[in-house]
Amino acid sequence: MSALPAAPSSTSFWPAPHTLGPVDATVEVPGSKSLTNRYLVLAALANGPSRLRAPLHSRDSRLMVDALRSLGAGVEEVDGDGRFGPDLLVTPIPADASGDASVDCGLAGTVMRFVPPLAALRNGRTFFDGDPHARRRPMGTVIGALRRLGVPLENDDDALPFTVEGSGGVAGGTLTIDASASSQFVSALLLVGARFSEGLRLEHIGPPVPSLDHISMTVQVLRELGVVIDDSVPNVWHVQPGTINAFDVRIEPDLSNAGPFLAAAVATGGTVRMPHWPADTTQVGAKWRTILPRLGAAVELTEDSTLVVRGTGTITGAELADTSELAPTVAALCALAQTPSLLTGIAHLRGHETDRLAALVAEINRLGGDAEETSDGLIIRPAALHGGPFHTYDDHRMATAGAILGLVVDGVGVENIATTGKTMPQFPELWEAVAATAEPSGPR
Ligand SMILES: O=C(O)C1=C[C@@H](OP(=O)(O)O)[C@@H](O)[C@H](O)C1
Ligand SMILES: C=C(OP(=O)(O)O)C(=O)O
Repeated sequence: MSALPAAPSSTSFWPAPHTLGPVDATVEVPGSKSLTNRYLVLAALANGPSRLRAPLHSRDSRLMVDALRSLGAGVEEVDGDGRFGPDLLVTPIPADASGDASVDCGLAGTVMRFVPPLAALRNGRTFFDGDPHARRRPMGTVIGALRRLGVPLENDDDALPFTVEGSGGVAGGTLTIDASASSQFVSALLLVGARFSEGLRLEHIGPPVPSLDHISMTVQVLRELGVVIDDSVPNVWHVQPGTINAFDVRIEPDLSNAGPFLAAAVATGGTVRMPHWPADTTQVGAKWRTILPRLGAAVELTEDSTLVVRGTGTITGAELADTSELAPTVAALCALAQTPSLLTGIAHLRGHETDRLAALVAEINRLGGDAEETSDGLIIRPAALHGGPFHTYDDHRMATAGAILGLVVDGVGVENIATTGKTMPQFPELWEAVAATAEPSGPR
């Protein structure tokens, strides 16, 4: 899992807006992908209809909605007060759901990892496939786990495509897995564990599990819905069998997708305000409050829950561990920094939408940068950047990283900006609006 795809799927390049001065903007971003797709799964398993307010509407959430519909859940759009689309009313998968089904996972890790265990609870065969690169993302742990739980599965090579042969229920019990390639392997099993007749005692054995914040999110959401889960022993999760309560929940804004906008303040020495910032959240994007000051910015959470980021005009490099899905945004800022940076604990990014470590090195260096892969991350040294094409490999976070560089480097063309539709279809228009607030003259 290291080579970049030979030929990018699109050759259209978006001229990244370039600013000559500091931005000064207030930005709202759509709902969290990770929360939306967790609540969708849990609504499909709950004991009655549920409502998601201000959910994400993007390719990944649409793929999840379509997957749950094909398994028998009802998902209806209803008017709500969210700025970015309707609310969702979900009726759970009926207990007697049966028949053959087919699920398109696209490139969504949450769909390809979270939905197969749900399919195992139904009576029928469910076929899973996805985008070409989805077939290269790690899947073996979920496939192996289902097999060891007694669920027959047609598959040759521990990857998409595969067929889950559900027989109407899973006993559960004790299971050991290696989740070092993705935290989603743990989340996938925890999300359904309460619906196994014996519950689930899940243990991870192997190199450290990455993206631990996402597992904390899973545990917190399950507890909110009445599931009893013990995570007091590191690497062990014990889910009691029981009911998942129906709910009515408001989805927090996506703090990972907030990142590029906050980075715009840092990159241009400007100010970005983000309202409705949750003070208490399990989203990994909570870490922006500590990461951005390490890179030289001033960050403040106001009493009215607005996160205000002020760039100083100087970006300092930093050593940062476990930045998970924030890493491409962090790497873009490090490429603009005046001192070197070391990013660690992100080896598993090689199995993300693309091999992100290879992609970041290739594209930063293509613009004249000085980035290098390590065994578990990146070293990025100061270098004068120039314009040019920025390939994105169908990876939304590569696209937003290219946009950040283009703000301060003239002539950056970001390939296939529409790939941001995976989690934020509004990205190009929101980004252009932020860039337009920059003062057109004056030194940065
Ligand atoms: O559970 C989730 O919602 C996610 C978990 C993380 O996956 P990995 O553990 O594979 O990094 C993260 O990177 C991904 O964007 C979303
Ligand atoms: C890794 C990511 O996505 P996925 O949910 O497809 O794993 C991501 O959004 O950065």
